Amino acid sequence: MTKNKMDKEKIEEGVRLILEGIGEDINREGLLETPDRIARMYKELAAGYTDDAAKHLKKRFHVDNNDMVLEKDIPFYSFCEHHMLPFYGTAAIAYIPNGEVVGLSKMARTVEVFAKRFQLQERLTAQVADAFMEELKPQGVMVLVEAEHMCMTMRGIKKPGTKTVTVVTRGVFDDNEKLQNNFYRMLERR
Ligand SMILES: Nc1nc2c(ncn2[C@@H]2O[C@H](COP(=O)(O)OP(=O)(O)OP(=O)(O)O)[C@@H](O)[C@H]2O)c(=O)[nH]1
Ligand SMILES: [Zn+2]
Repeated sequence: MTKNKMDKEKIEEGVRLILEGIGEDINREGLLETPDRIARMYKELAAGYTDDAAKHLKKRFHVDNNDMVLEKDIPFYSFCEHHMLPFYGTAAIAYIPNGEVVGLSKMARTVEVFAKRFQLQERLTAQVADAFMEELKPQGVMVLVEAEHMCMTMRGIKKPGTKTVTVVTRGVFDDNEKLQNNFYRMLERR
C-alpha cells in the first residue's frame, strides 16, 4: 500500500469542484473552510493508506496453549469505494495460535488499518484475515464483518437496517465445521 503522504491541495481542489458542480457558491461563508476541513478529515478517516498491519502484529507473546482467541464487537467505520459513502459495523477476529499471540489492541488496530480506506466489505474482511496469516502465522484465522452501507440506506435502493455479513476463513478454519461452529457460538455469547 502506498506510503505517500496525502495531497491536501488536491483534495481541497476536488471538494471545490464537487461543490461547484452541484451549483453551490464556494465563496459563501459556511463553505469557505469546507475544502480544508474535508482534507483534514480524510487524513484521519483514510489513515489506513499510510498504516501497515505488519507494524502492529510484529510484537508477539509466547503461549503454552494454542486455544482459540476471539475478539468481537470491534466497531469500525469505512467507506465503500463505489459511492465514497460510509459503511460501518463490527468485526470479529478469531485465531488458533501457533505458540504466539498478539496484544489484544493489535487485533482492533489491524481492523483500523484496512477499514480506513476506500473498500469493499469482502476485501476488508479478507485483508484482515490475510494480515494475521502472513504476520502472526497462526494455525488458522476466521474473520466476520457485519455492516450497514449508507449507499444502500440514504440513496439508491434505500433499505435502512439491511446488514451485510462477510466471513473469511484461513488455515485450520477452512472446511472445519467444528471450529467454525465454535466461533459462531462464542460470537453469540453475551
Ligand atoms: N459487493 C459489494 N458491493 C458493495 C459494497 N459497497 C457497496 N456495494 C454495491 O456496489 C454496487 C455498485 O453498483 P452500480 O450499479 O455500479 O452502482 P449504482 O448504480 O449506484 O447502484 P445502486 O446502489 O443499485 O443504485 C451497488 O450494488 C452497491 O450496493 C461492498 O462492500 N461489497
Ligand atoms: Zn456504495
